[in-house]
Amino acid sequence: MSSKIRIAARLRPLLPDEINDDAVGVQKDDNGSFVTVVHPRDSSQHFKFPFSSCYGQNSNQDEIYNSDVKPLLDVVFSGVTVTVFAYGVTSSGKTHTIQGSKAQPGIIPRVVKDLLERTASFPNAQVSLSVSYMEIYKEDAYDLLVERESAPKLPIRENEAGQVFVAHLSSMSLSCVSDFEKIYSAATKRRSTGSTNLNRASSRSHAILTLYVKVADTAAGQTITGKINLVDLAGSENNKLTGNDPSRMAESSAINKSLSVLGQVVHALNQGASRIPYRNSKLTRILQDALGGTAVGLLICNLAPGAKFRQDTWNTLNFATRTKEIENKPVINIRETQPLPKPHFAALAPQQSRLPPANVPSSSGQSGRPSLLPTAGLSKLPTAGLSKLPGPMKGRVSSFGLSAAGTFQPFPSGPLGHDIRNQRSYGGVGIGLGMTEEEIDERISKAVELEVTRRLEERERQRQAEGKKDAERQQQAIQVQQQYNVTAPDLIMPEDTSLSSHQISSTSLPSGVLTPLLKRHEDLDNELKRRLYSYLSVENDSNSEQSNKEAQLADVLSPASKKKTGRAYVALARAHSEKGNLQVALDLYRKARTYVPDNAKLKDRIIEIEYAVENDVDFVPQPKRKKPKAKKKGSAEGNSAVETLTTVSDAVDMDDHDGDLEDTTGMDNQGKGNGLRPTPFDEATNSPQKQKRVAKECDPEEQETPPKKQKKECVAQILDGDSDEE
Ligand SMILES: Nc1ncnc2c1ncn2[C@@H]1O[C@H](COP(=O)(O)OP(=O)(O)OP(=O)(O)O)[C@@H](O)[C@H]1O
Repeated sequence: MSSKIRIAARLRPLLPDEINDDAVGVQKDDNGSFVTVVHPRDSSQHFKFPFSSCYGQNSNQDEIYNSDVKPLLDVVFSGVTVTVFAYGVTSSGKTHTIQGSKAQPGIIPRVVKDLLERTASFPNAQVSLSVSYMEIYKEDAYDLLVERESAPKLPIRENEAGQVFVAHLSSMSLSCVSDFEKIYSAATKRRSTGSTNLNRASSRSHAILTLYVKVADTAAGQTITGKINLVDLAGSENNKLTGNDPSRMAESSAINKSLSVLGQVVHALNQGASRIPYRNSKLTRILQDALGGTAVGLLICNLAPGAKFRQDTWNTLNFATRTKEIENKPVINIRETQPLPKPHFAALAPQQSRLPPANVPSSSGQSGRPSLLPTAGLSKLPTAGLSKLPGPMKGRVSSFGLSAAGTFQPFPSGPLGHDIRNQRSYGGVGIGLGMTEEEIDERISKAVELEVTRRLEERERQRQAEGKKDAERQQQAIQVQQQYNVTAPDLIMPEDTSLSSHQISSTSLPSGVLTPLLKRHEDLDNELKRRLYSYLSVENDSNSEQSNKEAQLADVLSPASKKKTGRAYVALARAHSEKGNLQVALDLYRKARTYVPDNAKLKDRIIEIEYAVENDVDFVPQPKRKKPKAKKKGSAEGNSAVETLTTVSDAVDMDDHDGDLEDTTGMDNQGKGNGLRPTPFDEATNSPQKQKRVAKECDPEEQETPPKKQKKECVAQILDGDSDEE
């Protein structure tokens, strides 16, 4: 059975000093509820974002809890992991929703209260509840249940079944609400918060509170373990709005990076990519299971009202729209134990504790603590532990998938599960049924042996494939050197390109785009060549993986190189959008944005194309202006400067003649007038800035220096397609 991530959007009320401009709203019609974002230049037009539930400014904590969260508690008690995320820009109300205040308690205290109440309603089973709480601060995980001073960075590990867990994360058992309140209030104080211009108590970390429910039904001989992760993400931040100081900036950069990886993960999942970049941030690594894994997910999009946050709102809503397409495959965590022989029950009871729990953490502080993710019981349970147990206690452990019809599929999906299934069918009996201890041990060892052999063989296959790839890479290097006349030191091959030489030559770049750039302008710096090459060679590779590489590279480039690289990507993007390859153009614009994140024109362009792609509507790029013809041979030089500038400013969405790249801050900074087709978020095109720039372009004194001009001409030629190739 698959389960899509459910989305709830919540618009917070205005805070004191905020202006009510109705830029963002929540409405309902016959088809359901949706969020509206007013078109910035035409208030009669709205963009609509429908979600399963949308809460307006007057909604309260009760409503969102009762309609969206409470029903998930049944799922937890059935042994499935549930993850609830609060996502949104800083100050949009995430902490208010997840945590709340004394007067308006949020989701966490309500879930605890209800889980505790329910534990009392199982007369025939022992039910226990425990909690763990951690934060991810600047890309490191810390336990919030222990004093800050004695809270080391927690390692993130993966067990043999590929399940990720935070090692050494402590947990505490809960028996009443007041227990929890004490624990939680102390832990919350340990969380990293700080004051910014937008939020007096801004969360500087992602916080994950997990509640584990264990229902041990001894009569039925099974233990069900469910859990719910309640995640208060730190908000994405625009440092210009938050007024962050250097220490806040470092936090902000970690926050923005992990959120960007979250976006890449969602994007990769939607694209059906073969590799999902979970490992690129701790957040996505820890929450891997909630994103395309075996958990049931609810994403609460918190929105801040007003035009001031319009860009962030737009980004959040687009993220949510993409997230709602993600499908998880929930798994029930159930551990079967043989019914205990009645006469020996009392004698056996203490020994039962020797059996490690399937995935409920202990508070003993030992390593190998449970994952935040559901555990496929068998692989988690050490076989050594099993064989030490006395016969009647030897557990049969399995992780059962839920079929579409709601019936159990009694085999784990992992490789070990596969072996066990074979064992079962081979013998015609279930493991443990009518078998001696030795037989069980033997079968388990056999399964483990088979698994080890399988893994060794797989490793060998991977090694061979790697070797083949290396050879192909070298071949590519030679071909590219020959094709583009680039000398070896200029060309640094991306390490992990997996393209074959065939793919290199059949790449979908517009014909002649790259060749003249590399052939004719060898003065282009190496970095630009490398980036362009990198684009060429990994165009078909996972976008998200590539974006992360981009982000890492952008971090180390000089501002000038960033601009250049960004500009080159924009040129390619533009070429693709003109050819109608909107998705490719969008990816390229996004890459460009990695290098010039503050460029408002670029952001707008991305929004426009995203809108066109997602709504399957046409995107018509502004036609390029015609180059004025050179009047006389003799005066060609004088004219070419103007000619180049008009073409480049028309073709390249983000130019830097008048500082577009430095001083843009999203929505508030428009009308830079670079000759583009107006975006939905542009101001009037006749802005003073535009007039100033036109004047500048026409003033020969203001013309650019020859090398700069030369590079721009190069880009212009690329876009005009007047290359030797065509
Ligand atoms: N639904 C709401 N009703 C009343 N006040 C709200 C609501 N949502 C948010 N607020 C208030 O808005 C302010 C910002 O909210 P909150 O701290 O929850 O934002 P956040 O998204 O968690 O921010 P950050 O990412 O910076 O931590 C707080 O003062 C909070 O009390």
